[in-house]
Amino acid sequence: MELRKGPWSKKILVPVCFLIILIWIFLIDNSLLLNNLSGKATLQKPRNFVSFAHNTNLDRLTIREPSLTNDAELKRAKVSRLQVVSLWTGNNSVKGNAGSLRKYQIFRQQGLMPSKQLPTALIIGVKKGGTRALLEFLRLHPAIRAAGSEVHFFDHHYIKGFHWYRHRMPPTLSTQITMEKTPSYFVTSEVPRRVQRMNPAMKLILVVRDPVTRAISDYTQVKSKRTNMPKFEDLAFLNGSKIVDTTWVPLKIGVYARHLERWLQYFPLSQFLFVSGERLIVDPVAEITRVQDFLGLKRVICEKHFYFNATKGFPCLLKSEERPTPHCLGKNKGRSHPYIDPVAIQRLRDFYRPFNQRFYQLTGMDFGWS
Ligand SMILES: Nc1ncnc2c1ncn2[C@@H]1O[C@H](COP(=O)(O)OS(=O)(=O)O)[C@@H](OP(=O)(O)O)[C@H]1O
Repeated sequence: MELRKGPWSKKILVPVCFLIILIWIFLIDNSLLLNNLSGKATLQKPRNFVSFAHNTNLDRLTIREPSLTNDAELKRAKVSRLQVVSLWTGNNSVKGNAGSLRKYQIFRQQGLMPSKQLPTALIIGVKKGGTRALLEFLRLHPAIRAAGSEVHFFDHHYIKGFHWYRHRMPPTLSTQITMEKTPSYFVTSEVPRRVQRMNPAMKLILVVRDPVTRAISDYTQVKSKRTNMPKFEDLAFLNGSKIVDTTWVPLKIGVYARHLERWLQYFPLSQFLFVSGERLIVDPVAEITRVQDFLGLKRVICEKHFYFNATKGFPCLLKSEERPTPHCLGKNKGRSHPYIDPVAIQRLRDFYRPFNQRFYQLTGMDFGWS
């Protein structure tokens, strides 16, 4: 039997031996590559560690390190550190690119290469105060870069961590300020502590508007999206009475003093700038000048950037980064408000008066809402 199988065994054995020889040759040829790979694995860690210590570009990250929210965030930060630092390593695989990588790193260090950064200034509110107008006007400044839409990091997405937040930001040079606006920050109780934890030096901008008009504006926005919306007066007062329903969110938001008191437990007054929403409409340059000064920027935005659009009834832009032609904010900004019973308005004014006075005291500014 075995003798009969002999020729078949030979037929199999020969190619198998041939294959083993081929693999053996391949391994010898590539032993250098395998050595390099194992070398990379052992060398990478200490190199990264040393590079991190000397890499000034990472200073921005280091500052934020104590504020890492949780273990997952810490892990992510470590990973991103390793990724950044690996550009410095001079191992064989990157030897060819080492020169350009080093140049890239130097450009980054000198702020000549844009990179995404966490914001250092926030427009925290108030909703319907004129926050979009303010941000769009500020964007005219070459030293300001802002996230386009509301990020809601500190209220809705905090769990996602700083890495997620930073990636929502536009790339900036070291000479530029990163900003974002999310009006709900002002009224969300956990936000001041979270912001302070991330950056105790954060600059905070608050655009405020007569709380009664603000509430009507808020109501108008909801009404525009909903059919069968009850009347404003029916929502603002309890069961047709004269008692203000302070649990109704559009009214709660307007008690600015209460919200500000909470923020002042975490930030000194000097880190706030209070912008008048009314003045932003009638004299945008005056308010924008205050903001530029507050942010320590050159006064670049001025009269030449604006025109008053009589049809819209608001200041509009002659040109912006996005559009080279005159344009106003979208249709959902500057809506006409529904008719509200003047008696109801007066009652709300009376309700807000003591809170407004307290707000004026806290801010040292009289906004003239009576
Ligand atoms: N230049 C210009 N153009 C249009 N609208 C302007 C402008 N400046 C301030 N405003 C006022 O901004 C109000 C909307 O505020 P916000 O942008 O903060 O609203 S939101 O919270 O982001 O929804 C919006 O409120 P309504 O008038 O109730 O629509 C405007 O009064």
